[in-house]
Amino acid sequence: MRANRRERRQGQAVVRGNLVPESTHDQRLLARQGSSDWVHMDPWRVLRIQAEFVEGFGQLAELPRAVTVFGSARTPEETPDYETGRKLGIALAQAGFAVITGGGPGVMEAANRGATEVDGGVSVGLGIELPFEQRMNDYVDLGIEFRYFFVRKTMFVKYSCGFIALPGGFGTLDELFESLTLVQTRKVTSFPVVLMGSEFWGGLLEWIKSQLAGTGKIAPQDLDLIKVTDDVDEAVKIITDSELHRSRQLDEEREAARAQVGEPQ
Ligand SMILES: CC(C)=CCNc1ncnc2c1ncn2[C@@H]1O[C@H](COP(=O)(O)O)[C@@H](O)[C@H]1O
Repeated sequence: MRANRRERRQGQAVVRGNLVPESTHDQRLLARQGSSDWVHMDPWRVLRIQAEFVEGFGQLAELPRAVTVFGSARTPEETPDYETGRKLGIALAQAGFAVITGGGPGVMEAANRGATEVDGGVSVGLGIELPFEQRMNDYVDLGIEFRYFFVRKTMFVKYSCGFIALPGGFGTLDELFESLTLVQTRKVTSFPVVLMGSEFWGGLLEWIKSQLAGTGKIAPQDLDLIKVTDDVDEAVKIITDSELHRSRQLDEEREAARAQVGEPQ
């Protein structure tokens, strides 16, 4: 044991010698003036991240069952993809699903717009802080802005029972492959991933088949995780069928558990 070393307990940590700071956390907290650099430090960021989770969970807890629609932020109005997005928003809302998007322009706006065109439709935008000026599209009824992509992604997954991706760029591909990985690794179950636009997605699907499945980077059955369609109603049906399957599965599991334990007296 080295004698005469200064020691300070800091919550769960102990620091000694040169690592003991000149002031305590409380002193720094209560100091009226001083540098604001700490606002940009990791421990503080953790609290901000936590706050984003709390806010997101709180705002979305009472959302009806929902579907997340991904797609390009750059799709102009009056294009076939925008129209598909809008019709998809309408069909999902008519089927009783809230529509969640990234809250931005393009396909996101189209799907939010469709949802607002249905009586009782619920249109949600989970926006992201970007380095350039960007506002939530006008068709979002419940909007939450996130600083962190990963917190926002958690919300997409936690509060929806399926993803539908329209043609898009890096952002859409990122969200698509993240959701496929979650399904493949069974982090989420009975979670359909639907691609709309067979022409747009065709090349990628061919490559996935020949290169990923063909060289054993994914299992052949992983190909079944992706459903492709050009038809809005079919996209919605894939989601509703999976929901039915999920509730039947839950009923069966509950029934089996009840049979094991016996009915309550
Ligand atoms: C015009 C422009 C670039 C606006 C960006 N504004 C955005 N606002 C909200 N979410 C976004 C935005 N850009 C990308 N994303 C996310 O990434 C996806 C679209 O990215 P991309 O355009 O396919 O790559 C969306 O589903 C969305 O979740």
